[in-house]
Amino acid sequence: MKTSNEGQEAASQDAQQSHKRRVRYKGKYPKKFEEKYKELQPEKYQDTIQHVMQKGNTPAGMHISIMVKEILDFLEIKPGQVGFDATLGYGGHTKAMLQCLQGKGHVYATDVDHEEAAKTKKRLEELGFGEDILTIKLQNFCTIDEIAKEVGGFDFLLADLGVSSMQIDNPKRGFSFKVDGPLDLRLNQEAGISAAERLETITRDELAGMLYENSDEPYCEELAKAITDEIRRGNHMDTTTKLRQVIEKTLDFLPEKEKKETIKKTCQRTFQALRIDVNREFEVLYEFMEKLPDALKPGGRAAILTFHSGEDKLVKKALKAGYKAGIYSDYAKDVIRPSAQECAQNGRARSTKMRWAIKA
Ligand SMILES: C[S@@+](CC[C@H](N)C(=O)[O-])C[C@H]1O[C@@H](n2cnc3c(N)ncnc32)[C@H](O)[C@@H]1O
Repeated sequence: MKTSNEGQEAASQDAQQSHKRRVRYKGKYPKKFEEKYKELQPEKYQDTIQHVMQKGNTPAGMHISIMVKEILDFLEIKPGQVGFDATLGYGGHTKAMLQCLQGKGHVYATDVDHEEAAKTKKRLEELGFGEDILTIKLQNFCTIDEIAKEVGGFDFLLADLGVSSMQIDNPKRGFSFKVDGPLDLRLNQEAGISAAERLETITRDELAGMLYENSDEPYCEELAKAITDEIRRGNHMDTTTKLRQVIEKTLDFLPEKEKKETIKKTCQRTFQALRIDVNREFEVLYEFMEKLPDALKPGGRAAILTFHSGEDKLVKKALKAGYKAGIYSDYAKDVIRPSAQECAQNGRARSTKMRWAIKA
């Protein structure tokens, strides 16, 4: 039997003999997004997920549904009813609505994100929500009229606008200025053009207008000039990092104490403006709001969550006009906001505004 010292010496000699060449250091952490986050394998790393959520963050590959209680309280879903979830995403709201049906009735859901919708379909199927009670359609929610016609209208409806956490967190999608990735920003990567392609042909004036109209960007003129100048010089804005760097350079004149925060907010607004543009979000929402009344059955209830002032204004105006015209028997005169507790637990809930209406 070897003593512990002898053991260490032998191990050291073995190491010297076998360690002729240093193996290239691959890095302590996995490099790819899929390898990086344990949260992407929820069945394996439940503790990690709980830990991330306790800190008020969203685990990678997941989306924490917002204002679930407020939505369910308003929708008053009863077994046997037919509902529409315009924005399937991770399926959290869909699941909560399905549970209210207690096995009787049906939910139709749309999403344009083929990749995430496939994962959500599988996840919900595994929870017992198969095609007998849930139909997922890979189409834009502005086609609500076609679905409503097919199924005879809806008793309840939810639209939780914008992007999911899975989309924001995935660098391949280009939604976040915090990680390097292609400047894509499409919800449906199988249709339309990416933000990078859009910037290739946009004029300076149009870009300034886009940044102002879609995000109230105070530095829209300066940014539009800087971005279009860079592209003209051959520096194509094809990655999130390149766009962020131009924003940083443009705002370099700001006083040191406000620079960091202003750059962060400007990046958020610029990416948001581009996302709204490439996905035609205002046009699509306008069309949806126009078609909404006819898609609801008499007494049908609709709840809509928005995440920036442009969306909220559009929803508010449409609901108010519908109420005045007698199409809705009632609507939310004031927005409903998530509780302070929910905002503390989920930072992404902070900008949420909920509005609702009941069909006459
Ligand atoms: C905020 S997430 C929804 C999260 C979902 N309520 C949940 O609980 O997991 C928004 C989703 O709507 C989808 N979406 C956005 N605009 C859409 C549109 N016009 N038509 C269909 N889906 C859309 C996005 O791809 C994204 O998956």
